[in-house]
Amino acid sequence: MIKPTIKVCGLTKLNQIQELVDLKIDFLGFIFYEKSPRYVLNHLSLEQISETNHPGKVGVFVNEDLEKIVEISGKAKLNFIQLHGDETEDFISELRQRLNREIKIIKVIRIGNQTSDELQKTINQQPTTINYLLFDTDSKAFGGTGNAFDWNVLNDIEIPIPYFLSGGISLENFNQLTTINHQPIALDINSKFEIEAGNKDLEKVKEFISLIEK
Ligand SMILES: O=C(O)c1ccccc1NCC(=O)[C@H](O)[C@H](O)COP(=O)(O)O
Repeated sequence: MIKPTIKVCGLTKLNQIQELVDLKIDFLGFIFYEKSPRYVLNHLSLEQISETNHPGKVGVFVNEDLEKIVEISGKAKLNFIQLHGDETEDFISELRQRLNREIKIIKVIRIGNQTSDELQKTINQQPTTINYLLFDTDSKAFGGTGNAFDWNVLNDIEIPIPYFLSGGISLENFNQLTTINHQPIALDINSKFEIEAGNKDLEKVKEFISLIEK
């Protein structure tokens, strides 16, 4: 398995963010979705996020107003926008035009009980302006459920661009990732590495890093 990068998502604490920066975690995920128990603006200001000096700051949005995404991305100095809802092709194209050119777009595809043909169709319909896909488990909460989907479905489809894998990744199921033919460029970890929502268990994160580096 080629060594993937790591995204730790759902950060809310400055001291933990600093420790993750020191650990050279590749992506730091901040959730800008009010209904999430990890809604970052309940804990940190946009200024505090902007002062975090890291090239992989990802803002996670769910069916958010376009102007608000543009405003937050500027004020928080985000490097990536993760669209985790049902954003349309037109919305994404307009967002691309409005965002700073340096900011990359990650489009999430939530995997539920679609057939592989349906999934392929969804992937093929994505605008060419997106930079990455991210596969997560479908749920009413949109994300952060700790549930993994059947990763074998990824072997039945063609994934045209680099992708992040998420949804219930844990220390326990990490070894099953080897069954995926087209490997993700990044593993997105979240609720399986928490003491409570938004409060990360950094010892577990360190263990995960050492597993990946083996
Ligand atoms: O984490 C959340 O609370 C969340 C809520 C709504 C939309 C997205 C959310 N998280 C985004 C992520 O990228 C998570 O890392 C991803 O859903 C996987 O989470 P988990 O299944 O807990 O590992």
